[in-house]
Amino acid sequence: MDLCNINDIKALLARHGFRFSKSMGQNFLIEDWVPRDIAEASGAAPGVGVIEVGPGIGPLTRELSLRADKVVSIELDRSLLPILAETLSDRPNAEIFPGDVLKTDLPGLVAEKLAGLSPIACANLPYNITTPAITALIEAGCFQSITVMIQREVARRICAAPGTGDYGAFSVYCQYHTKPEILFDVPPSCFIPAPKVTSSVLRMVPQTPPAEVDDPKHFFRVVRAAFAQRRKTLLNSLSSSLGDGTFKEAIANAIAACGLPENIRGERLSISDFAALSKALRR
Ligand SMILES: C[S@@+](CC[C@H](N)C(=O)[O-])C[C@H]1O[C@@H](n2cnc3c(N)ncnc32)[C@H](O)[C@@H]1O
Repeated sequence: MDLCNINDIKALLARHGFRFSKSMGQNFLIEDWVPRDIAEASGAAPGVGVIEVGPGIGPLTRELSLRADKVVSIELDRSLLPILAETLSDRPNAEIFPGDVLKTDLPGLVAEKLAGLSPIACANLPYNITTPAITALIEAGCFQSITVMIQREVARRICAAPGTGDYGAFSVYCQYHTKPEILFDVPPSCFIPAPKVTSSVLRMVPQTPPAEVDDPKHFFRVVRAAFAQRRKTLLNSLSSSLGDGTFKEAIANAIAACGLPENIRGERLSISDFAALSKALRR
């Protein structure tokens, strides 16, 4: 069967009595160029092992398994398991791992299943867990690249530059740990059921952080507090949201010590500015 042919998919799903779950973000691909181009962009190749999140009925799994040595696909919905057993029966290098990506020990899974291979992550992510899933893939700290299809707005936020409306705490988090890049867009018509929004394929390549940070926990606390009240100045947002007892005067001094204007807003700060500010605030 053709895993991206709408009639074949409908017949397959009906035969298994499958019902789409909104809460599991199930929008399946129905255009064969999409899984092909995502697999191609992901870097799946001989010597590479892939962790996929949410195989659905397996179109991306198949394309990845045609390129990489091994694919391990984490799927939460157990009603998809018999379907995947059928659609991937001719792909012995594709293994389904039933479970929740947010509760999976990803470094452990990579060590156990992809030993000796270069690990990458790839997924058409369920919309409802975009941020925690990307965070989990980054925190795993074991992937050479992370290629995900997500809502276009979120992809733009992840890649946003300082001073733009899209720039926020999650942009800083992703750009601190990785080099993110939007590769191409995918319209709603490529999915069943069709989502309301356009998707983008985003590749993130983990990197050494672009600025030196002694205490990453404190750094990200400062970043979150700076964006907590976007309409306020950095000084006011930090003084009402930092919540660690730092006095307003000490915050004003730290901002001045970094050479930043006193009325600057958090959204104008680069990662290096945040690194300098969090250092100054700890003094
Ligand atoms: C957007 S669909 C993508 C399906 C398929 N890869 C495709 O492109 O057609 C998301 C998939 O993730 C699965 N899923 C949802 N939440 C999950 C979770 N927490 N852990 C693992 N898989 C999950 C859904 O059941 C579904 O199969």
